[in-house]
Amino acid sequence: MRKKIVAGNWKMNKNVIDAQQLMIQLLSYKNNNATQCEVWIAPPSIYLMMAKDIFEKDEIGVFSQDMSEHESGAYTGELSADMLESIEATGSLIGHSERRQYHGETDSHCNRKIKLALDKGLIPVYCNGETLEQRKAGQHFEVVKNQTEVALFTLSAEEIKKVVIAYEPVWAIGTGETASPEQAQEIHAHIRSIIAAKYGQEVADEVSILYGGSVKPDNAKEIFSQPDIDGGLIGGAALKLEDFSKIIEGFNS
Ligand SMILES: O=C[C@H](O)COP(=O)(O)O
Repeated sequence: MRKKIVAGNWKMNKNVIDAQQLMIQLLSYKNNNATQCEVWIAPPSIYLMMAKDIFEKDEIGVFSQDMSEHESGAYTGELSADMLESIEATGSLIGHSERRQYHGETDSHCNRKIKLALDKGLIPVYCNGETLEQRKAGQHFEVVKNQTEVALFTLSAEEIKKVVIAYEPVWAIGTGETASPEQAQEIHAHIRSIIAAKYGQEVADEVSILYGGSVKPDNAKEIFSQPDIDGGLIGGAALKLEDFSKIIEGFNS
């Protein structure tokens, strides 16, 4: 059965004291509550080692927000799959829309990163989604199909089962504007059908597909109740335990 996941992307927020405090709060929350989903965080890379120390029994999955498409070498400022493996990180976000927007990342880059991550036993969380202009032009199904095919379709069936996809419509990220549960479900089902057409339904049913874009405590439960939505990639609301824990509890019956 595919995994249910709530993942918090901290983006470029928090100094070391605040980051440590939230990690300790999260550990205590996780130890005192029977969560119905896996809980992951993607803190800034400077705090990854600290996260691994605090979550020493892997209570919470630890992800980088990006990783290099190169194995090693003269790539100043980058983080390799090998480095992530060496600190026993759980995986990496790949292709987040902010990486695409500000750093020119494409699905071909994502494809290379995903392959490197899988080769090192890391879970790639591949992010995709259409812009507002593309949605308004009615191109969202086609855009997401192309993204999925370019980034993932060189993988084997065994490999794609290990990938987590995060559908994040760009117009819903940090804007307070959420895709309705029906709009999100429609695209999630579409992504799953694209995977099924190439790899078969059984493989497609193994792939967890998260929704991201202004998920908050008051809309999480309804979003997570959709059949093809397996959890969320949370930005702003992952920065405070009070909000993040309520989102996690969106999986409680
Ligand atoms: O990675 C997380 C997404 O970009 C969503 O961010 P948000 O929850 O602040 O809209």
